[in-house]
Amino acid sequence: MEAVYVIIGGGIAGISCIEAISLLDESASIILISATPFVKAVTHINPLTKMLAEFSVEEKPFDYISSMFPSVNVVIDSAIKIDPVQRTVTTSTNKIVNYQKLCICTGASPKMIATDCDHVFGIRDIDSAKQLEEKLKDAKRIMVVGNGGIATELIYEIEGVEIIWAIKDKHISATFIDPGAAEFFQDRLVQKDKDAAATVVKTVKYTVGEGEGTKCTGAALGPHWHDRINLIAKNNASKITVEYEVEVSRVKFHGEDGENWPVYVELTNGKTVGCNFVVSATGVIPNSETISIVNGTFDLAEDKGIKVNSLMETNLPNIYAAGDVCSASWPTACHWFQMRLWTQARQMGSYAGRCMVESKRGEETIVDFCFEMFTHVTRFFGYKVILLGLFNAQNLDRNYELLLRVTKKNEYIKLVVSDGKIQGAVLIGDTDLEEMCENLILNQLNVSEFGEDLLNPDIDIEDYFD
Ligand SMILES: Cc1cc2nc3c(=O)[nH]c(=O)nc-3n(C[C@H](O)[C@H](O)[C@H](O)COP(=O)(O)OP(=O)(O)OC[C@H]3O[C@@H](n4cnc5c(N)ncnc54)[C@H](O)[C@@H]3O)c2cc1C
Ligand SMILES: NC(=O)C1=CN([C@@H]2O[C@H](COP(=O)(O)OP(=O)(O)OC[C@H]3O[C@@H](n4cnc5c(N)ncnc54)[C@H](OP(=O)(O)O)[C@@H]3O)[C@@H](O)[C@H]2O)C=CC1
Repeated sequence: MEAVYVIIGGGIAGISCIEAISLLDESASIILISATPFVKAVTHINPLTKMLAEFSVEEKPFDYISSMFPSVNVVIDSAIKIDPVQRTVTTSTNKIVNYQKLCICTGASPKMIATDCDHVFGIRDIDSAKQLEEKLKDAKRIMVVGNGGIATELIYEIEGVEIIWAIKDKHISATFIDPGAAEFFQDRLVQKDKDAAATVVKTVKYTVGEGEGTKCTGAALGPHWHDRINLIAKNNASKITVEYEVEVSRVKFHGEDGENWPVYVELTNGKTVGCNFVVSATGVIPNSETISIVNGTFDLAEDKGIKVNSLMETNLPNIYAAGDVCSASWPTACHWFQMRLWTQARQMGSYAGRCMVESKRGEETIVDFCFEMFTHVTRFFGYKVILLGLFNAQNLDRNYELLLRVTKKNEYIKLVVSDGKIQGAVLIGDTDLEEMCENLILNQLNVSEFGEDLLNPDIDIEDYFD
């Protein structure tokens, strides 16, 4: 088999790459090698600003992609070997696929605190989400380890069990938010108040295809993944205890509490907690070493991602990478940095597709505007959360000040200001400030003259910047 463009992986990065290639070169032959018969498609795009968009992710059967783009052939199989000299990919059933340009979009896998225990698991795809649903049915007490996206969502969504939340930091959800925002969310930790939250936030529905039951690791879940599984147990009163500034030192099967929990977790603060199971929500490891390479090796970053330059090229000729599997290794714009998010998987996939086509045509590629500034929109504790630029003052040392506006239970707004210019923003709730903040970060206008009026709700500051 052969094609001009071959893509490995049918997650958001892979499908966005195919869409971009198909739009730029309608007749180009494309082969998608997908380990699962379902692929991810981005739908219902709702632009919030020039750079920020909400969208849905739908799980579609693989033939959807060939029906949308007739020049795409899908091979349902796992790629196991790449030969960059022969320009071939070999699959697990020994199919050999020749390429001119190859893009690796194989995603990432959960990084686990323990790999040899059935009672400790991570969440990545719909199968692992179903496993959580199943185990929750009989659970009385569970532990969630980690302080990022998955932990923050689970703590809010799971009910009817006791949850011990073990985090390394002094405040909750530290991967995304600062201590002030954590304080704002603290009420929701005790009183979930989901009905009130529902009125505050507009939601975009995430749908999961019926019938997915393959043994292969599927694409990563995305926003609203928990809407399709039941996370409400009825075995215990809902209770959340946060163990701050701890790590797991040991997982074992016996405790001294006289009870008979399936698993016991020893924490670095000296406590041992017995529970039904542990969710290891401790980040991801890129799937960069799951395919063997003959006649070459990939340069990997410290986080194990395949290093890519500003054209999404790896160090091996004609091989690109995009999404969770890659690590951006170019001198990035000062307001952008990589986080393994579906927004970035989509942006990187689309851009890699453009880079591949332009390289094939011998055209020059201009780096995509989306890499000028970090943007992310999500939902935590029932609130819309928008993160822009250096939202946590990343790389600013202590050389910055914060402008804050907080209305309890309603909104939390934080602007990061350095040298009189806005460098980043956290917007929680329906603030309608995203456009103004985005413009100010991109334009780097000096806002010193406005001082705290920048966040004065009685002054329509946007008029000044139009
Ligand atoms: C529970 C959960 C919730 C999340 N929520 C959010 C959120 O709210 N917002 C957000 O921005 N991000 C979120 N993310 C992160 C986001 O889902 C990922 O960053 C994004 O989906 C990565 O896309 P990808 O295409 O790079 O990888 P993936 O979606 O992992 O796709 C990789 C694909 O490659 C296939 N594959 C792997 N190896 C091979 C092989 N050898 N041969 C063939 N195929 C192969 C896999 O089967 C898979 O289909 C969440 C992640 C999880 C796990
Ligand atoms: N709404 C959203 O935007 C969501 C996004 N996601 C994305 O999905 C992916 C997986 O989510 P998740 O697993 O939550 O990953 P995240 O990277 O979001 O968070 C991982 C967390 O685990 C901590 N951690 C790492 N190792 C350990 C350890 N050994 N013991 C205790 N804590 C540890 C990290 O701390 P430290 O950083 O200090 O190492 C960090 O707080 C991520 O790419 C995430 O961005 C997931 C769900 C929702």
